[in-house]
Amino acid sequence: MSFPAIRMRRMRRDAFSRALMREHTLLPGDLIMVAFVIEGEGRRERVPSMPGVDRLSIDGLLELAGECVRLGVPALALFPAPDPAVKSEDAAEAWNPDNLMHRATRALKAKYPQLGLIGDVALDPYTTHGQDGLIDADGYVMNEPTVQALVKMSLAQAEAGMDFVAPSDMMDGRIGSIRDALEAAGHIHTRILAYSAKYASSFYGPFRDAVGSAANLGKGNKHTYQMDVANSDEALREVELDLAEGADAVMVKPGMPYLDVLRRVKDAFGAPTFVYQVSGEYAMLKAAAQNGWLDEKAVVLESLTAFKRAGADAILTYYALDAARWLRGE
Ligand SMILES: NCc1[nH]cc(CCC(=O)O)c1CC(=O)O
Ligand SMILES: [Mg+2]
Repeated sequence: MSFPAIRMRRMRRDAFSRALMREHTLLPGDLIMVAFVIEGEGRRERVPSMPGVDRLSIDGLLELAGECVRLGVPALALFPAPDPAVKSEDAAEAWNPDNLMHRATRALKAKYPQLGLIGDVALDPYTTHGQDGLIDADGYVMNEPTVQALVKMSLAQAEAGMDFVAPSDMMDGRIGSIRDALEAAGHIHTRILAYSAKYASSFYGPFRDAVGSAANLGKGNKHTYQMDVANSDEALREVELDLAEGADAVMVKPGMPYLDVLRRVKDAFGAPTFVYQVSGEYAMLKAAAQNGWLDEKAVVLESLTAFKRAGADAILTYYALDAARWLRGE
């Protein structure tokens, strides 16, 4: 018998057979756009560490939402960069029915009811210390008092019309408490996207600039609640708990350095599994592209396809609109 008997390159030779054997296809419908909202009218502020990503006032946000709808991007994840004057020790602005987030939600839902809205549930944009929860005298983030605050915040978002509440705080037991409260208030359709395996990552730096929590947090860190980057068995336990408590979808975050965790979570539970290509990942890709060191379109589509291959059902990414345009040949 001649060697080699099996030629793996045969199927790769032509575009038609490469297409036929392709296991995963990235679509605009897999993507979730991420946006930062600010007060005002006609305001657009650059985020220096995230070129191409601007903080938008509600009118600009509506334009961005229109692009999502036009391009077939099914959902938008919203993060507020509130006026520093509304920040406090108890983060009460988070559940003010007329806060920036809720006004944005009502405006978006009135104009684009078909666009899914995902609201971040964590206290960091609203606390004077920049932590995701309420702190005691030693600066420790207290679990149950924080969960109570997150419940109020989730109810307020559901009331404003948010489709998904997405707790990104990593307190224990918050999914169950939020689910109970939503059911009791009659919000039986409000979905919960749990940031279940959220790591204490240094890839969030540009995001903290964008929402304006970096200065408040100072030298602080989130190691007492976000996961140790060295672990993945722990991620499975976190996901198992969140699903048992009533999460509709779970998330792994960050993305590209955690593809192993994503695959384990998808294999273990088969639940809707989302992944977040975070601000630091965006900044790396953008910086290399701006220097002419990487081909932006090629590496972005490759990174997003890798998430699907690793088991992601949906991908939160600051590149969602660009990627959708590229996928559609625009
Ligand atoms: N609750 C905070 C929150 N929600 C989403 C991100 C990071 C997103 C990104 O880096 O793109 C963070 C940052 C943090 O935990 O400090
Ligand atoms: Mg947990």
